[in-house]
Amino acid sequence: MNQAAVRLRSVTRSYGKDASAVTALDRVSLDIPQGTFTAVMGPSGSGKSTLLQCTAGLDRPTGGQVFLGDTDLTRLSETKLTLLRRKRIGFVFQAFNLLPSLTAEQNVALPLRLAGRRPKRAQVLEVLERVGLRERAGHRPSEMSGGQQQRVALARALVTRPEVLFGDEPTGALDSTTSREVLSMLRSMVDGGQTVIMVTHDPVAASYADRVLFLADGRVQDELYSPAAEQVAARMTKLAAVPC
Ligand SMILES: Nc1ncnc2c1ncn2[C@@H]1O[C@H](COP(=O)(O)OP(=O)(O)OP(=O)(O)O)[C@@H](O)[C@H]1O
Repeated sequence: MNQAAVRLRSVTRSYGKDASAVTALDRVSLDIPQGTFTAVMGPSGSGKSTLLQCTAGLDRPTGGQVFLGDTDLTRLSETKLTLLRRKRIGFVFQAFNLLPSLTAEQNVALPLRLAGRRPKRAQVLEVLERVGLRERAGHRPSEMSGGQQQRVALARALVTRPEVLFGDEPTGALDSTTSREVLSMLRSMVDGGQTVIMVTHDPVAASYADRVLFLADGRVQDELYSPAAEQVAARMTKLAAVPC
């Protein structure tokens, strides 16, 4: 078994107090090995985004521990957590969040600038090459298709060589052909050693993963390895049928 890229130990996240308290995550423990692709699925409100945010250091659990490699994120100050996110974690979201006035190359270079590094042009172009957009380096987001914009966002997330790449519905705004392009790209990055954790509602997207975690009521209720889209859809139907 590969070393764990991420470990969660009894992670709980609750909001509010007393009668109005909501437990978004309820004592979740799991290991995500390095170089694997994990999809997180579950009905609306099951805790998927909360799991992603707590694992990526964007939110703090109210209980338990989250490890990135050997670093316990729950013990870090806000400043150290921000630095860790910049250096060791990458994100892609449903909305591509590219800056419209910047070219693809400038958008990809941004995380390096934010980390106080002077971006090397060759390094930025090499990442754009990896997502098949080397020749689009000088184009602005408005001059590119949705799929191309998401590939620029992917390049931007990868330019710092993050240990883990997190995706929150990264194909949610794309049509099925373009989704497949982006998912194949993620798959080949994982095959090259990258660790990816992605929230999705789409069984076809989940079928690109090595493992699917099914959340319900803030807990991991089920999982599937090497999933086929039909199996994923069947498990989701079963989960949705369980009364709260
Ligand atoms: N800031 C907050 N304050 C109060 N409750 C919250 C907050 N954020 C999330 N919750 C609650 O926590 C639970 C889990 O929410 P979360 O957004 O993680 O679910 P999700 O599975 O990602 O849902 P969706 O698929 O609809 O995006 C829900 O009951 C939600 O209402």
